[in-house]
Amino acid sequence: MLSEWLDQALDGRASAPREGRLPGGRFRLLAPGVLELVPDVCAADARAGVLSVGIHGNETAPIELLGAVLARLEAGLLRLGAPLLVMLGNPAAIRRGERFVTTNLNRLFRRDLDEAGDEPDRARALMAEVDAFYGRHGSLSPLHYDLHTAIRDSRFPRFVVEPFGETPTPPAQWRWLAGADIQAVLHQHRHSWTFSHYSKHYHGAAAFTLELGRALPFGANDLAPLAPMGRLLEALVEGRAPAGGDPAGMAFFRAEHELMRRDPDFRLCFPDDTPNFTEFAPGTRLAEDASAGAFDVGETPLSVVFPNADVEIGARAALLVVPSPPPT
Ligand SMILES: O=C(O)CCC(=O)N[C@@H](CCC(=O)O)C(=O)O
Ligand SMILES: [Zn+2]
Repeated sequence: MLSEWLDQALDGRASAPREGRLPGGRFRLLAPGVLELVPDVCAADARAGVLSVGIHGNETAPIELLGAVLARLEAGLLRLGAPLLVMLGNPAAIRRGERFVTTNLNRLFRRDLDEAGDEPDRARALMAEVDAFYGRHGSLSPLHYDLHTAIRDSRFPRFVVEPFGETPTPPAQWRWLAGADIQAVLHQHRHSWTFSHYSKHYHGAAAFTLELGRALPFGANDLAPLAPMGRLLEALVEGRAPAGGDPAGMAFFRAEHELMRRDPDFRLCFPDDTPNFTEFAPGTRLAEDASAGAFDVGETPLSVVFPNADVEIGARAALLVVPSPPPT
């Protein structure tokens, strides 16, 4: 039943039951690709957790990982102990195996969004579901893991982006993420209007964008390196504290600058296959843009994350980051 939910959301069928029982609770299908799991009783460490996957349609490993966790719950190998909102971000893009259909959904999560179109409509629907979910479970700490994979290789294949926001991240999160074999953390330096930023900015949630390896088609993913992350998701389902790790084992960075594409002729001055977190020395030319001019590294070396010269005009073409002290 639950496992049917993913297939149903992807092929547009409406045949799967809209609600039903699960070990320890029940599920409710709230909207296409939006499922709430409601426990009979909350366990001691329950959070009100939002788990989103497929915000970018070509990022399939998190969909497979979450599908496996739901299958274990349905099979009785796990017992529901916390409310969870499970969201399949952009079903139309997932069906096409593309990052997005018309525009990048992960830049649209703001309450004053007034654009028209399929992705803006989807962003509004997802925001409304998140608002209602946190409202229903206001006595529990809000949490949001938005699971992605990256276009390029990375010096740290598994890393998280901590969105900018007023609410400090609870220290336990660093232990949880280290225990899930996350290798690096990147603190955003300004509002980014991503889905994880939405939950942090408007709801004070502990929220992250998690990058879990490289973006590959369904069936081509090696889920073995994601087993510790799978165990963290299972702990969230059961409402228990997961096995923690030592945050000192993770590398910490903060964003220093965003390279924006201002012109159709924008180009990055390094090879397309440059891995995330590659460091460039002072004086290196990183980008040329007919409108904004060239960007050269200043006195401090900068590492590049998410380089993509092919983004829409006005969008971020790379994050430039520097090492930062671990949180205290
Ligand atoms: O590999 C890439 O270039 C993109 C991977 C990706 O989709 N990353 C997210 C990060 C969101 C954030 O900054 O929190 C995105 O670009 O939306
Ligand atoms: Zn993504």
